[in-house]
Amino acid sequence: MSEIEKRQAAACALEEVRSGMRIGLGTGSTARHFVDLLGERVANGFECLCVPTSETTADQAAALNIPLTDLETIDRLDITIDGADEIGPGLSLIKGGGGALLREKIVAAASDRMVVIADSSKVVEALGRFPLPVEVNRFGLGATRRSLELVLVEHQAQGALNLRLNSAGNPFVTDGGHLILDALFGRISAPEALSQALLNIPGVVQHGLFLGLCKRAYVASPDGVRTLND
Ligand SMILES: O=C[C@H](O)[C@H](O)[C@H](O)COP(=O)(O)O
Repeated sequence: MSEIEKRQAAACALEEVRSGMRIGLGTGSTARHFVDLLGERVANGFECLCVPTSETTADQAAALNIPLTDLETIDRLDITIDGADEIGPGLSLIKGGGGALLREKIVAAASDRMVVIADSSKVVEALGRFPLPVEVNRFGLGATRRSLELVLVEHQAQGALNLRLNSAGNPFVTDGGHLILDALFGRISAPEALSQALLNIPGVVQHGLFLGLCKRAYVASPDGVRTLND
């Protein structure tokens, strides 16, 4: 997972943005490169208005003088550029390794087009090797966890359900003030059904399966950048 490859993918995505566009800014180490490159353009007079998908990205973009707004002030975006933890068939995705999945999904869904940037290690034949992040309300954690465990059994999960911890060993808290349970499936054979089953649990705020949202992915490898289209 070289930083050079991530930057190359980010540079390809930068070619998609035009002056005057409203742009969703993703979160993570790959999206960070895109924000850096956009910042260079803004410093040279490029005009855009951006919505960040996390406090971390907001801080980075603000430091680069990228004009920011939110989805209360505007309700649609032209494009969102974001990273992914896995890219599966039909550009289905797992996201949320950095805990930003809720805002990322809201921003992607409010965008005319979502473009993913990644290195080739993220491309998989079937989603599920990366633990699926499930953002849950703190209230009722035990009950929500129990319901989630039943869904894991129904969907033949090969691994466990783990409360995400931060580096200090305390529960990781998202920008929205929620917790994350990471569910290791191994192989997700029915993503749509799994998505619905997860969303049917009252304590689930959102999950990291992004289905039908991504239109294009720029995937970088030592051989160059491949374009995958939906
Ligand atoms: O919550 C984090 C996001 O979904 C990231 O876009 C995802 O985890 C990929 O991050 P990275 O580019 O650092 O691998």
